[in-house]
Amino acid sequence: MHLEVVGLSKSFPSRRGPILALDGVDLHVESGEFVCVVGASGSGKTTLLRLIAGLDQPSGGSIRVDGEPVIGPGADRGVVFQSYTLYPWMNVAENVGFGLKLQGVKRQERAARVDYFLEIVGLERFAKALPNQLSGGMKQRVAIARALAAQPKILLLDEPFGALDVQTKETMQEFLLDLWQRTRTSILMITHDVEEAVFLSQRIYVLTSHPGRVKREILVNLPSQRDYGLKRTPAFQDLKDEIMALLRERPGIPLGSATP
Ligand SMILES: Nc1ncnc2c1ncn2[C@@H]1O[C@H](COP(=O)(O)OP(=O)(O)OP(=O)(O)O)[C@@H](O)[C@H]1O
Repeated sequence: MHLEVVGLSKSFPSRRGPILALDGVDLHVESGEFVCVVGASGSGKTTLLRLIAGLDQPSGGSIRVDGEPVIGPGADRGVVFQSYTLYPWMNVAENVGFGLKLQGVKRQERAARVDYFLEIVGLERFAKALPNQLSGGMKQRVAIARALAAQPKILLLDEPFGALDVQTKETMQEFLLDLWQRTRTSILMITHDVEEAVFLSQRIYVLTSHPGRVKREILVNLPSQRDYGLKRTPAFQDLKDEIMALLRERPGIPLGSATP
């Protein structure tokens, strides 16, 4: 799998003229990589993910998965958003299998894949439960199982834990890391949470705001064995501080200089 985004731009019309949300963004994700994009509010993170998911059309530039141009949504990209997008009237197993049904996957194969991916996310005992019987973290695990069940080449995550309380969020981060280590699915995750990005990913793109541009690409050179002890190490804190400083900087105003 190779995701390549080149010179990606997106502007939205508005009464006061076009709003440039993304301006010439270049990024790539290699097979089995976990990559995060961090940026402040308004840096175009959601716009970027929607373009890669094929839910919106770029104003310029290109997006390719294994050399094939992205022209709309496709089974090669699995998407999970912040808000739970489960069908409330379907049980967990039906939610996970729904996309497969649309893809024409036969009943037996569908049932096998649903069981497999529910086990991967640790929810096999909840196959018959309805979404409103689940906690927020469990709903997101169902959404991840549903995305994985279609066997995408890459998983696209847009602030998947943004709506969860701090404790659940930490549990879910460990869950996602464990899932990635077991499955080695390629992941591109959007987040405004710098600590989350440093904890989870191997590479980070830091975006500027208004318009969103790649300000820096950072290699996360931390031990591959990640647990909560890591967050207290100086190396982790230094990297987090470096990225926070980049996010605070405004164009043309170096950090520390007097601001008007
Ligand atoms: N459909 C739209 N119509 C008009 N403007 C839009 C639209 N979607 C996004 N924008 C504008 O594009 C810019 C980037 O928005 P986007 O939601 O992608 O940023 P974000 O980094 O995801 O922000 P947040 O972290 O607050 O969700 C903003 O200025 C926003 O107002």
